[in-house]
Amino acid sequence: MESIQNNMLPQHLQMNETERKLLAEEEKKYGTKLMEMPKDQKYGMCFACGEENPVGLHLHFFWIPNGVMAFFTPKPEHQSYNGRMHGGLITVLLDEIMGNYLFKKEGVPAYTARIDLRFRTPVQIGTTIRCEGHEVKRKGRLVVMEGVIINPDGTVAAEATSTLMLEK
Ligand SMILES: CCCCCCCC(=O)SCCNC(=O)CCNC(=O)[C@H](O)C(C)(C)COP(=O)(O)OP(=O)(O)OC[C@H]1O[C@@H](n2cnc3c(N)ncnc32)[C@H](O)[C@@H]1OP(=O)(O)O
Repeated sequence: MESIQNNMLPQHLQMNETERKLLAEEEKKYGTKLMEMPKDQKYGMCFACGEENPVGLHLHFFWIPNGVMAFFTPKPEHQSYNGRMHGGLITVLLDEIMGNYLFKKEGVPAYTARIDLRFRTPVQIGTTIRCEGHEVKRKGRLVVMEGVIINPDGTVAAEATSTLMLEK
């Protein structure tokens, strides 16, 4: 279940150099090494995080204080209008960062029941964006989460609030 080190992974599953550099900067900011969330082989075909999905996004998630963080660098095949990342895929990033966080934190799948999202500024293909998520509140098995995507210049690309239902 535990992820293996980035440089031990096949090339297509590795974080790129920019993502590793940005992760190191975040670790410096937090003053600690950020632990990667383990991958669950049972969900290896997950479009966002699965290592077995040939067309997946192959995201890596890191625990941050009270939340989760990931980096993503959209490729040409992830665009909508010229040079701009597809909004549906931005939604995938936000849905996943909130859902996967809860799944790993609680140890049971968390199903997105609702997601409200605002696209604020475009994400350019080839730039590395930072995605973060944290829990806002919960009532029983219903959990409200917030997620945000930040462009390299610090502007908010998109933000979302979602309601997820934890499996019984
Ligand atoms: C490693 C992989 C990580 C993946 C992370 C990504 C997460 C995902 O994308 S999951 C996939 C997408 N989401 C789905 O497929 C979910 C589809 N929907 C469902 O399965 C169901 O509707 C589910 C599980 C959310 C809720 O079903 P169920 O348990 O029957 O609850 P339900 O009877 O509808 O609701 C119970 C109560 O919960 C509350 N509730 C349910 N949905 C909501 C909501 N969206 N907002 C607020 N309250 C809600 C209400 O109080 C409701 O009571 P009432 O019906 O009286 O209003």
